[in-house]
Amino acid sequence: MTTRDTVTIGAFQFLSGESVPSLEIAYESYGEFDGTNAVLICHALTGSSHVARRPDAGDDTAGQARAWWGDVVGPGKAIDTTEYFVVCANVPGSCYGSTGPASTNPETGDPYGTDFPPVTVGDWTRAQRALLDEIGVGRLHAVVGGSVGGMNVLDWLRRYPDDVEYAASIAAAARLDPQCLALDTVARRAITTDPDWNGGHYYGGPEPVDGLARARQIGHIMYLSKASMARKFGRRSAGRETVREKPPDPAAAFFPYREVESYLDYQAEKFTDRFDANSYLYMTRAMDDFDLAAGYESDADAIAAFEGELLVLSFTGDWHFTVEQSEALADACRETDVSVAHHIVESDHGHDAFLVEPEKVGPPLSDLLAVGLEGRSITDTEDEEIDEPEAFAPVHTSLFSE
Ligand SMILES: CC(=O)SCCNC(=O)CCNC(=O)[C@H](O)C(C)(C)COP(=O)(O)OP(=O)(O)OC[C@H]1O[C@@H](n2cnc3c(N)ncnc32)[C@H](O)[C@@H]1OP(=O)(O)O
Ligand SMILES: N[C@@H](CCO)C(=O)O
Repeated sequence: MTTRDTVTIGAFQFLSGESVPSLEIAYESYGEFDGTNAVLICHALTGSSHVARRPDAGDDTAGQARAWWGDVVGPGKAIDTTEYFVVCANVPGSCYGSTGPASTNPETGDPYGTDFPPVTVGDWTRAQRALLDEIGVGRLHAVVGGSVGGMNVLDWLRRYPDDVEYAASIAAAARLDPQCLALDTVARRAITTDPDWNGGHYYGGPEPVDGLARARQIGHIMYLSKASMARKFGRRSAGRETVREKPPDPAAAFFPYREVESYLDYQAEKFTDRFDANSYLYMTRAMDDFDLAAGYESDADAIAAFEGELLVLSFTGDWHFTVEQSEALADACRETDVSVAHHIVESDHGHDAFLVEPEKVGPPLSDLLAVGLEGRSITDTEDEEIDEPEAFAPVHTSLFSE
C-alpha cells in the first residue's frame, strides 16, 4: 500500500529555542508495516518525500515529479517495498509540503519568510521521530540517507541510538569541509543580494530567481566531478542558437557559449521552477551547521551508544563528501567498537553518483537490510590504504600557497 499524507504534529520548538504553533510534515510510505520492518529514508538537500514510484504520481515525467530514488526503492528493488515499510518525510524548512519559510504563519496570515525559525539537522530528526510516533512506528529496522540525508542518519544514531537496528550513511560526512562551506556561503550570498529577495519577504511579488539560479549552479558544480564534466561537456561550444538570452555585452558575443554553461543554465532554470529560495538558505545552513561531534568529545563519543550496524558508503569521484571523510567516520566508529563497514564505490560521477548509479548503490543496501554488514556485496576498508585527499578538489591548494 502507498500512502501520501501530511500529519500535523502540533506546536514544535526548534533547537534554536524558537517555535511554530503547528508543524506539518508531508510524508510518503510504501508497503505494509508488520511492527519490525520500518525503513526511514532521509532525503538530500532538495529532495522530497517522493522517494519511490507511485502509480498516481506521473512518474514517467521528468523533474521533481519523478521519484528521486525510484530505481533503488520499490517492489523488487534493493529497498524492497514488498518486504519493508518505507517512510520518507519532507523535512521542516524545505518546500515540498512540510512547514517551512513559504508556509503561512497562522499568527499573521502571511508566509513566514525569514521569520521562520532557524532549522538544524537535529530538528529534522526530532520531527521525523514525532511523525513516526504519530503513525505508530517505534524502533526502525533501518535508517538510510544520502548527502545531507546521510548526516540526518548520523544524527539519528547519536540522538536515538536505541531506535535503529541498521543504518546507511551514503555520500555524507561528520561535517562539511571549509571548501564546501565557502561555496555554500557564496551561493547564499547570491540569493540574499538579489534585489527581489527583499529580506526574505518576497512571496506574492517578484521572486529572487536570478539569485537562486546562481546558488544552484554553484551547488550543481559541487555534485559533478572533473571526469564527469570532461565527459559530458569538454570545452565544446553549444552554439549561439541555444543561448536563451542575448549575450550580456557585445564583447561576450565574440566568445563561445559553451555546453557546460548551457547545461548549468538549463539546470538552473529547472531548479528555480521547483524550489523556494528561502528554503535553499535554510537547507544549506542546516547542512553547513551539522557537526557530529558537537556537544560531545569526538565523533566516536557522539556515536558510541549505537549498538546496531552502520554502513558508510562513499564514491571515489565525490569531492563534496570525500572518501577520506567517510574513512574518518568509519575510523571513529572502530575506535569505539560501533559495528561499521566503509564500502567504497568506484565512480567518476561525482557526488550525485548516489542518485544516478542505482546498480552500485543497491546491492550493499539490500544486503545491509537483509543480513547486516555480513552481506556478501558489502566491502570494508579496514586494513586498506586510502589515497590522499584532493584528487577531486576543483582547485589545487598549492595555487594559493606562497
Ligand atoms: C534527494 C534528491 O536528491 S532529489 C533531487 C534530485 N534531483 C536533483 O538533484 C536535481 C538536479 N539534477 C541533478 O542533480 C541531476 O540531473 C540528476 C542527478 C538528477 C540526474 O543526473 P543525470 O541523469 O546524469 O542527468 P544530467 O545531469 O545529465 O541532466 C540531464 C538533463 O540536462 C540536459 N542537458 C544535458 N546537457 C545539456 C547541455 N549541454 N545544455 C543544456 N541542457 C543539457 C538534458 O537534456 C537533460 O534534460 P532533462 O532533465 O529535461 O531530460
Ligand atoms: N543533487 C542532490 C544532492 C545534493 O546533496 C540534491 O539536490 O538534493
